[in-house]
Amino acid sequence: MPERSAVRVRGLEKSYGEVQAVRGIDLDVTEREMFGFLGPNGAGKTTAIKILCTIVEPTAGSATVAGCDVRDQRAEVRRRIGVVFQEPTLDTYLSAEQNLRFHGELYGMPRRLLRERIDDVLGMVGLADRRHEPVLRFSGGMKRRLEIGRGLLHAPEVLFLDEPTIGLDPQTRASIWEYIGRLRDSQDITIFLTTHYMDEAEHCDRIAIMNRGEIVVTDTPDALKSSVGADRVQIRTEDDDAALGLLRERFGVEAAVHGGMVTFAVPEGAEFVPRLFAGLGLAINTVTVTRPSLDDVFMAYTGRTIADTEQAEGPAAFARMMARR
Ligand SMILES: Nc1ncnc2c1ncn2[C@@H]1O[C@H](COP(=O)(O)OP(=O)(O)OP(=O)(O)O)[C@@H](O)[C@H]1O
Repeated sequence: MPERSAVRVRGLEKSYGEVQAVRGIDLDVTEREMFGFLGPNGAGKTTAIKILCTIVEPTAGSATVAGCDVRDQRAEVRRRIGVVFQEPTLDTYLSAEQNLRFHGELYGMPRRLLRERIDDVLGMVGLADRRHEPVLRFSGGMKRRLEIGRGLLHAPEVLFLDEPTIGLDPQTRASIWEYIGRLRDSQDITIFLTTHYMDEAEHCDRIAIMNRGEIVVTDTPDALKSSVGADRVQIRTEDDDAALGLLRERFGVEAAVHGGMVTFAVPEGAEFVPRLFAGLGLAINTVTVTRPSLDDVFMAYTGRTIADTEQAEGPAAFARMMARR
């Protein structure tokens, strides 16, 4: 059966007066995919997501979510999506369960189904034993988990998560990602998220890199990293001088000694290593393979790192990038 688009976007634009927040983006997200927008603050990620969630009207272009048009079928879109925004929206004086019940009633969920779903969802986000406690006693991570659970309550087809771990400490961020991972394994759901954390983008099946309202490139994290060039391989052998000659002769690879290690670049380092062991004809004592990071990818496509862009540091970053490559 052909895969259906969970999200389909064509020529989408949004301006706020003079500010062009989204400048004509195209996008297809397939069902059950975990898709991410990666980009610095102000890139237009939240605006694009808000259009898909029918909260903001686009200035131009079209989009469908779960097969429904975001302009003409707003109620249908809303029934089919779950949303977790950056700003917390829980009622902290209510208990976890009351927050969920309130949300379910807003969605007009039948009572018995709602009771079942509340139990499911609290179990899913690991808060079953805290269900009667007021949310104001929860940690930041627990609140976020509850918000994610609330987004899942009405069994949406597409779950939007806008910066799901913003403001959380590294340990809590890791635990939130564990929940998101479990969720995508256990539920029939498409997850569409935004992040400006490189390591979080790595969890996605595919990412679109956004910069200044545009999508600069879309692909899997691995393909994007491969597209910026070669992996760096470093080996230490019983005879490094001989290794340089053998690498050239047997593999056509130009290597040099850096920091006491024979260093060279090849497109697929991890796949090259077994061939190297089999064919070099010298004992290899240690080997390390370093892949390009998503930060390298962002830099390659925009000329700056995400951090540089956020600090509007300008040409200095570009010069650094050129020096590092
Ligand atoms: N309601 C609004 N009114 C005017 N300008 C806005 C509004 N919302 C967003 N913008 C502007 O649109 C641009 C894109 O903002 P947006 O929030 O979509 O970016 P973002 O990539 O999601 O960043 P962040 O992660 O900080 O939310 C920014 O220049 C922002 O100032």
